[in-house]
Amino acid sequence: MEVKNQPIAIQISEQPLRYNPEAIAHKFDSNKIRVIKRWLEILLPIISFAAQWWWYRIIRLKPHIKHHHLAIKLRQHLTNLGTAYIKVGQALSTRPDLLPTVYLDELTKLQDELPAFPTKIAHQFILEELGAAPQEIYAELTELPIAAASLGQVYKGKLKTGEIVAVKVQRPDLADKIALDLYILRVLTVWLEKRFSKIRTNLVAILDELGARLFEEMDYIQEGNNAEKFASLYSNITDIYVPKIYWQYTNRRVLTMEWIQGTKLTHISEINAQGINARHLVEVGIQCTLRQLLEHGFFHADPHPGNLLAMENSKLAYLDFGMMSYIEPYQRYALINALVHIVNRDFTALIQDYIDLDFLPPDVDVAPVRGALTTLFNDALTSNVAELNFQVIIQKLSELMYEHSFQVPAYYALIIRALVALEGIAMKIDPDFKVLVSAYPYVAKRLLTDPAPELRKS
Ligand SMILES: Nc1ncnc2c1ncn2[C@@H]1O[C@H](COP(=O)(O)OP(=O)(O)OP(=O)(O)O)[C@@H](O)[C@H]1O
Repeated sequence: MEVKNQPIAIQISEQPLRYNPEAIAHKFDSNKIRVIKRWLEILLPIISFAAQWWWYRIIRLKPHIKHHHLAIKLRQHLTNLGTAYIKVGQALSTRPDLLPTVYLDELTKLQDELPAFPTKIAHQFILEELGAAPQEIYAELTELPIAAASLGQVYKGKLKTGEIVAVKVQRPDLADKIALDLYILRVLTVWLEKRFSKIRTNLVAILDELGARLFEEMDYIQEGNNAEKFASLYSNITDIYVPKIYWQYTNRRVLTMEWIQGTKLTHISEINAQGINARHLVEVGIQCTLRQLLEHGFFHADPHPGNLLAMENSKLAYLDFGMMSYIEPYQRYALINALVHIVNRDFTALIQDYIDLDFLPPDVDVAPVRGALTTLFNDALTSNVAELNFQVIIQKLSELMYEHSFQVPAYYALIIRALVALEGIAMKIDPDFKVLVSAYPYVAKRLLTDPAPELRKS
C-alpha cells in the first residue's frame, strides 16, 4: 500500500500540554509512597552538600576555594538527580541575581548526559502517538538513535514519499517524572520562602515559570509551531534555514521534521575542512539574533553550538525550538535605550532603565548602584568598541547585580544566555571576533530609522 503525505489516524490532543501546579499537587497528594521515595533520593544529596558546606566552614577553607568545590558538587548532584534538576541547574546558571558567579560558571557546564532508551519503546510511542506502526509511516528508520538528549532521542528516517527526516521521540514517563520533581521542589521552595523571610526573590514564581517552560518543551506540537513561527519571521534572512515540520507524523511526543545535512558549530575544523566559511555563518547568526531580540522579540532561547548546523550550501540551520522566549516591545525599546545610555555613560538614566524593566524597585537607593555601574562601565568603555568583550562585561555586571540585589526577569537571563552562546561560537572561530562590532551597525541603523517614539529620544 502506498502511503502519500496524507494524515493517518492521529489523535492530535486538543489541549496543549500545560503546567498546572494545583493539578499536580492533587495527583501526588494521594500517592504518598512515590513522593516519599523520591524525597529520600533528593534528601541524600542535599544532606551531603550541607555536610560538605559545614565541614568547609569548620576547617575555614578560603572562600574562593570553598565555593569552587561546592559549585562542582552542586553540578554533580543535579546531574545525578535527572532531567528536571538538570533543567533547574541550567536555568539557575543564567540567574546572576540568585547565585554568585562561581556557581553560574559551573552550572553552565551542566550537560544532559542521559543514556538512550530502547528503540522498542520508541516504536511503541510512535504507534501510540501517530496511530500507526513505524514501518507503516517510514520507509526507513535507523535501528539506533543518532542522538539522545535530555527530553528525547532522535532517529534518522525516510518517509514513504522519499523525504529524509529526523524523528524525535520523547523519553518514557517524562511528564510524570518531571511533574513529581516539580511537585517536591515546589513544597521545598514554599517552605524556604516561609522559613527564610530574608529571601526577597519570589522563588515559587521562578519555579512555576520553569515548570511552565518545561511542560512547553515536552509538547512537540508546541515545538513544531515554534519552528514554523521562527521560519516565518526569520527564514527570509539570507542564509538562515529552518527545517520543515511534517505535521502528518507529529504529535505531542513524536516530532517528524526535515533532516538537515550539516555539521554542528561545535566542529569548527570540520566546517573549515569542507570549505565553508565559518565566519560568514557567525555573521549570519548575529544578524538573525539581532532581528530576534530587537525586531520581533520572538527568540531562540537555547542557541548553543549543538543546535546550530552549518549546511553544505553555507547556510546556517537552527534546530530545537523547544525553548523559545518573547520580549515585549517596551522591553525591547528599554534594552536599546539602556545600550545608548551605557555608551553615553549616562548612569542615572541607566538606573531608570533598570527600574522601567523591573530589575530594580522604584524606591532603590540610587547612589551605591550608580557608583558601581560607573566604575564598571568606565573601566569597560575606556577600551573602544572594538576591544569590548561581551563575556567579561556580563560577568562583571552579573557580580554587580548579585551584590546590589537586582531582580533579573527570566527573559533577560535567556537573552544573556543567547548572546554569550553566540559570542562563544564567534570566539572559537576567531579569538579576535568582536560580536559587538558586528552588531553595532544594525543597532545604529535601528536608532536612526525606527519611528518608535520610545527610541526617538535616544
Ligand atoms: N532536523 C534535524 N536534522 C538533523 N539532525 C537533527 C535534527 N533535529 C535534531 N537533530 C539531532 O538530534 C540532536 C538532538 O536534537 P534536539 O536538540 O532537538 O533534542 P532535545 O531533546 O530538544 O535536546 P536538548 O537537550 O538540547 O533540549 C541534535 O543535536 C542533532 O544532532
